[in-house]
Amino acid sequence: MNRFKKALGAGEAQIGLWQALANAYTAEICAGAGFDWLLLDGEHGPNDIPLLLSQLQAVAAYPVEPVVRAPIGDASLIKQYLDIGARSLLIPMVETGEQAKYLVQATRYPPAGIRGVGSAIGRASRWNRTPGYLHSASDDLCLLLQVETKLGLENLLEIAVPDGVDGVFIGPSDLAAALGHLGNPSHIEVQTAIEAAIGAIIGAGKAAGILMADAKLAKRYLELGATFVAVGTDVTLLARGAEGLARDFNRHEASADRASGVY
Ligand SMILES: O=C(O)C(=O)C[C@H](O)[C@@H](O)CO
Repeated sequence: MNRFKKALGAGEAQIGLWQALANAYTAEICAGAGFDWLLLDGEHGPNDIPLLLSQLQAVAAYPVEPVVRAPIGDASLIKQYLDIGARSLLIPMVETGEQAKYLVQATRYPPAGIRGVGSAIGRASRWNRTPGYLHSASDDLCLLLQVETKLGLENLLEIAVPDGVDGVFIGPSDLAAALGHLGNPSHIEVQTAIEAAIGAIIGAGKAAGILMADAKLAKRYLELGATFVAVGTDVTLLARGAEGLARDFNRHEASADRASGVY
């Protein structure tokens, strides 16, 4: 059973952590930290199918749901992700209801959808050891779509409402860029759009989600009813933690030159 999907369906908040290190060892460290879900980032993290597989295997023993983010909403990629055993997916840059319906179909076997049948040789069915996998696979499937452009906001409801869409994630960084505030997701125009989108998603009976490392804003979104909220990233925890320790021993901060890769 996909407890994460069930919790979202029941309106129960699920706190997550972004994984962009593309590493099974660090994913397992984070899997035992107490989060409800981990986002394995195939869009901005250097993740390929073998790396995603290793992370799925590393976290499988822990009470945490791996949510795999594709780089694009493509049925062939989704087929591969599902066959290696992902059952919760986040798809970026969704802008229309047609895209949303296509993505639902990509996660379903015929006649409901277009997912290719190959689970007999895939981890998803535990190599055909899972009785009736072909007929039960969609029961545990959690499909989360990202809205993060002006067009996506305009079409938010037609993206959220199709059966098979479990939730809509607002991408604050890309939305800020789309609204003319690149690098400034805390801008009032962006925050207003985010809060309105959360309300509309919930009003459509779907789960609202976001990534927000600013704890005050993350708690604000949870108060507004967002239920799948990622509150940090593995990369940031490592980078800022290492820099802080270096500073504690009077070592230079990561200078602009260093940040530009000059060193
Ligand atoms: O637009 C966003 O914000 C997201 O989709 C999350 C980012 O991609 C994540 O990588 C943090 O920057």
